[in-house]
Amino acid sequence: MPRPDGSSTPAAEGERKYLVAGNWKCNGTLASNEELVKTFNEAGPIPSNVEVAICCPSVYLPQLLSSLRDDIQIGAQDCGVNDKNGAFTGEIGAFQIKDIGCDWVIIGHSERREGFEMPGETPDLCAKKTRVAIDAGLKVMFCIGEKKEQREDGTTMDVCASQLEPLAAVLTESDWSSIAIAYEPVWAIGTGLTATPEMAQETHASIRDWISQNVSADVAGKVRIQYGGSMKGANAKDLLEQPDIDGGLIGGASLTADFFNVVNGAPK
Ligand SMILES: O=C(CO)COP(=O)(O)O
Repeated sequence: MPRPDGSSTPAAEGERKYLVAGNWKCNGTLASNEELVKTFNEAGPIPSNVEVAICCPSVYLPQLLSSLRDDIQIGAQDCGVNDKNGAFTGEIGAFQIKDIGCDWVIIGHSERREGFEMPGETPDLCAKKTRVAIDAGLKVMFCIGEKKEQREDGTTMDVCASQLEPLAAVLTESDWSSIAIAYEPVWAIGTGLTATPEMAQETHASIRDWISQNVSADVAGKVRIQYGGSMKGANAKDLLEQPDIDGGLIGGASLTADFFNVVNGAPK
């Protein structure tokens, strides 16, 4: 499918480097992390057209910063909306994540938008956090995606647009160079149900088109759109071959050696 900027160049040949990131969610211990880090450190070279990141639980960021290979970037899975020190018990500021040497933060993951035992995060809150994170010098993987019933109702793109709108409202055009959009259909997360490459490509192209219409064609051509939802070594190549799929945000498979099969699944 041609890109909305008029080209049909796949990401590997264009200016968008693949971004393959692991989201460890609330998994791991010092001991299990040490083993996984060893596996990743020994996993061979990372292709030059792929950027790799791991987002681990915040308490383990120092462990990864001091032990993970230098060519894997490190990020947190969320940050507070506060932009400075203060009385915000339990929060972790974007400036603190940056301060210890991280590059990335995930914002707006569906598991946070949905909430656990608390109300979930609104599109506005996700956008505000993103503003704070960018001001702190972090790059953001901004998650969007529809639930099963929304896909069945045919409102996938309405949902994605409603999540992108407040984001676009808080960003300047140049801020977009610090953003990757992670399209994660909620029904595909942790379920083993991956969107087919064609289905994912169609939504990625619509997201890029939305960005082209509502931000600029230049940003749409440059911004990376990752796919997330049961992505693993066995399906990575077919997904990453799609012209608008510029990487992955990987949950379960990033907790195993299979993560590197995703990294190596990017077309050369
Ligand atoms: O939520 C995800 C990444 O953020 C995807 O999780 P799974 O890869 O386990 O489906």
